[in-house]
Amino acid sequence: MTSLTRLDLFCRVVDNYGDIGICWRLARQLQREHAIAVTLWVDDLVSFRRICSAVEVTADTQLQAGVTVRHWRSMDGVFTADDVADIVIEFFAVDIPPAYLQAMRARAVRPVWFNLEGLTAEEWVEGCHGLSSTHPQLGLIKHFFFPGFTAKTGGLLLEAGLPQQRRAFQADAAARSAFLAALGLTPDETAARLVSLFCYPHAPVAELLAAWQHDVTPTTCLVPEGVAADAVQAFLGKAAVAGASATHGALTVRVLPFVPQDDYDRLLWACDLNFVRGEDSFVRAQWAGRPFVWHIYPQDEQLHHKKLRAFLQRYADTLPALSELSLQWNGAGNSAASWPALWTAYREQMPAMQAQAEAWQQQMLALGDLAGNLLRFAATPR
Ligand SMILES: Cc1cn([C@H]2C[C@H](O)[C@@H](COP(=O)(O)OP(=O)(O)O[C@H]3O[C@@H](C)[C@H](O)[C@@H](O)[C@H]3O)O2)c(=O)[nH]c1=O
Repeated sequence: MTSLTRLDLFCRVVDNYGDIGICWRLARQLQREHAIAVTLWVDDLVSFRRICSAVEVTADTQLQAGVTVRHWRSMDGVFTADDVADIVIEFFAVDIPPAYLQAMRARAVRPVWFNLEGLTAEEWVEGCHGLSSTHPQLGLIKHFFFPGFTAKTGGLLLEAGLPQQRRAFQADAAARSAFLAALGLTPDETAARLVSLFCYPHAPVAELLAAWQHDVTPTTCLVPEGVAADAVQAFLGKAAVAGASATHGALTVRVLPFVPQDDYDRLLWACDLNFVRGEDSFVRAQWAGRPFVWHIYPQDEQLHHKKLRAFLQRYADTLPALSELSLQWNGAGNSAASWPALWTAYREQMPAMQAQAEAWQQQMLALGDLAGNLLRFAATPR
């Protein structure tokens, strides 16, 4: 598309897997679909390996899926103008090494420099997306790029062909069964209402499991190892390690290993309902075209409750049972309803949830994809 052929992406893992999850997804897509030579600088290879098992945790430099991965060990380092890429992205406002910044300045043609921000449905992002600021000492210009849910934002990460792959998988009962069998599910577990559960430790998981246990319909709940460990262990009556499962009443809980990112997509596609969290799994659930419930990453001063409400306003305006359950799930509700009542109300609206999942996906597709939008922005003369 342009003469912008090299890109450096700087990622710090603050906690969990979302930081590296998003950067890894973006890096692969830029390389695969846009033939950009991407270097991903990441400070935590152990977390990276959890979502990409081929990662060598001791390597300074390695090639993974066509992306050069550099272990970002410190803020020191020696960089020349030739080391600097055409596009430089700092993810979530990380500070990049001072010597790299100096090298950016020394470059004959300055790189296009982005701060890639976190996803929020709040309205203010529309006014901030694409704004720039000038580095006070170095005179370098940095652009603020916001993912989002409207045409005035950068859109969502989405790989080419994903909606088609998703539809083909969901239309292929044999592929679904084979995928689930490979994860250890029995045919009975596969035939039940299938739910994936990915959340932070403070979610009221025990209450939700109890509601499913006493439900009229059999449910199989799939939980990645290490997630909601206390509630899952209490339900299982044994260690919540991958492969463990137990059935009480109408509910079977099965612990899954953490799977590679592409398999996690298939898991979301295979389930009837997905509980997701943070940013990346939240977006993947939207591309799965299935009902989902979001556990938002907690922030100081309950800032996350504001963000949750902003999203629910856009997504669940006509789905009160989803709003109510979501607010309670996130500790933001004031409903007097019990968990069985919240669940029953939700369950009764499942057809409407399913219709909204599809309609929302069409709405999001119209925004283009974040990687393409970012490259177009970078290539626009200004
Ligand atoms: C459960 C599972 C997830 N994953 C991937 C999907 C995602 O890329 C990643 C999980 O990332 P998330 O869904 O974003 O949730 P998360 O909670 O792991 O990540 C984050 O949330 C952000 C908002 C914060 O900024 C981060 O600091 C971080 O906490 O792990 C797998 O690859 N396999 C799995 O089995």
